[in-house]
Amino acid sequence: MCGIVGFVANEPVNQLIYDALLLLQHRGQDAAGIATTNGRSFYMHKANGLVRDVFRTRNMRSLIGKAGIGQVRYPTAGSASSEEEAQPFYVNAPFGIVLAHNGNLTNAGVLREEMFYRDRRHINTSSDTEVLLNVLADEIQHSTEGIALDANSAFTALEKVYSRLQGSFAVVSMIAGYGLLAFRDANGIRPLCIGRMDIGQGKTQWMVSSESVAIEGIGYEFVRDVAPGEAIFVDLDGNFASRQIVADAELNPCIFEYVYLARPDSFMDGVSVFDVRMRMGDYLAKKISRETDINDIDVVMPIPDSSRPAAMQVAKHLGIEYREGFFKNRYIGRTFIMPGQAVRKKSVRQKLNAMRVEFHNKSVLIVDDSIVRGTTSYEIVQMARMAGARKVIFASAAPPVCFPNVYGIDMPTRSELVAYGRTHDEINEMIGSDQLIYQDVEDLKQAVRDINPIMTNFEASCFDGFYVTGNITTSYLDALEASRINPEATSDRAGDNSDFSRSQLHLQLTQQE
Ligand SMILES: O=P(O)(O)OC[C@H]1O[C@H](OP(=O)(O)OP(=O)(O)O)[C@H](O)[C@@H]1O
Ligand SMILES: NC(=O)CC[C@H](N)C(=O)O
Ligand SMILES: [Mg+2]
Repeated sequence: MCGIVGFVANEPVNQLIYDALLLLQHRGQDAAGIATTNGRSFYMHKANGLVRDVFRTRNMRSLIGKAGIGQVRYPTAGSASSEEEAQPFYVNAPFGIVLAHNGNLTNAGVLREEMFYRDRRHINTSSDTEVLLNVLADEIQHSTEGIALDANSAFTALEKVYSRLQGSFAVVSMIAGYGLLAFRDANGIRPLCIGRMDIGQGKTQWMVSSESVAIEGIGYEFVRDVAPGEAIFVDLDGNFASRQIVADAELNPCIFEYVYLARPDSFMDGVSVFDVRMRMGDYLAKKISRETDINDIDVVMPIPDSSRPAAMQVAKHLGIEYREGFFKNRYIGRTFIMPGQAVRKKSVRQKLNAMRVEFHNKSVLIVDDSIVRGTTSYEIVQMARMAGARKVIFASAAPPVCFPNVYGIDMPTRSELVAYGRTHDEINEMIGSDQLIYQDVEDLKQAVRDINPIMTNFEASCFDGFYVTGNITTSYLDALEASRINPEATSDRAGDNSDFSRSQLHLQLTQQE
């Protein structure tokens, strides 16, 4: 996941984009970038780091113009430390386009080669987003040959773009001199929504954002979610157009957004994230009372921040006191989205501290929203014991994470997942708890459906192993894993979901020429 925003306004957008990115910071802590336009030129600044560290006053002053896009990055492709892979990306032809992306292309390898051998375009980084931008540029180039660009020709180009891209993508892009083009993949895996502000005399300022919290936070009005397979185009005068590009698109949103990724005060596809997390707590409480002697639990404790709504509901239903036994250092970010296991492990200890008075001689039921690598849960159980807990029961409001994610969450290797290939008892032993309780997959899905019954299907592959784009083979997962374990040896195959070899593709393309 990453956070993306785009604006077409009647006032300078540099501060608006900055403020929106701050509200989306929880979606990406590695890099941040803003590109603005005054109609003709782009002005861009991007670097590794948090929003407040990347943009100094001098950078903000240089971001001129009344339209622009921004991104906070949590990398899934390429290298976390490479500043070149921070977003937005830029191409100078056709017209000049900047683009930011949330998601992950699962056929980036093949597209990269198509770019080189067929479209004669050079991709300079290992980012799938640079590939995506060049596919878009190539198709806009073809769809506007001999005609001016407008919403129609942009949407026509997108028909081709959708047929070429596989995986997940929520995208904001800005075409120099024309306007904002934003679109969401045909499964709606990653979120994207629209906001507006009416400024009188029939004029409207428009905004698109990964999450509604950024729209509300800067004082715009939430309009609606972008539908799966839909695109919107807002020209530089603020004229809004939209088109359903993929006729048979179907909503399969990433369920992990509700579990952990999104802010609880956001609404996604008509569903309050906070309500879902509370509902997850309702179901988890039922499971806990079936599997545990609740009379032997003294307190229920959340692991700050994301598990609080679920833990509160667990405590309420079980009739057990809710206590905050872990104090959180507010200056440490989210540990799960930090790059590298060593930094994640160290940061859990820096981020959370157990207060002895809350643990001494108590049987504690600790609730977290999810257990992925087990980094947090292992450290937390140790801390609880050192603080004097008599018994530690660990409950996860999400089911075991057993399968890699290929759609924008950086967990591509099976071996890093604590639940992969282990029995329930083995996971309990790894974490060090006295008892471990997981949510059931169906209860998690039902938690979202309870809030909005039209939400029938989900992208829940990390829990159920079903990949909604339907083209994720074992060999793809093996290659992805190998590329992560040994990036140097496999870099030009990373993100390639095809059985094509480089020479086969080259041959096929040269035969077509
Ligand atoms: O099993 P793990 O690999 O440790 O991952 C799971 C943990 O990571 C997340 O917390 P994080 O600190 O990222 O953010 P939060 O403050 O929103 O809970 C999540 O809420 C779990 O606590
Ligand atoms: N998490 C994401 O959405 C990442 C976007 C893109 N794949 C990148 O690596 O920059
Ligand atoms: Mg957490």
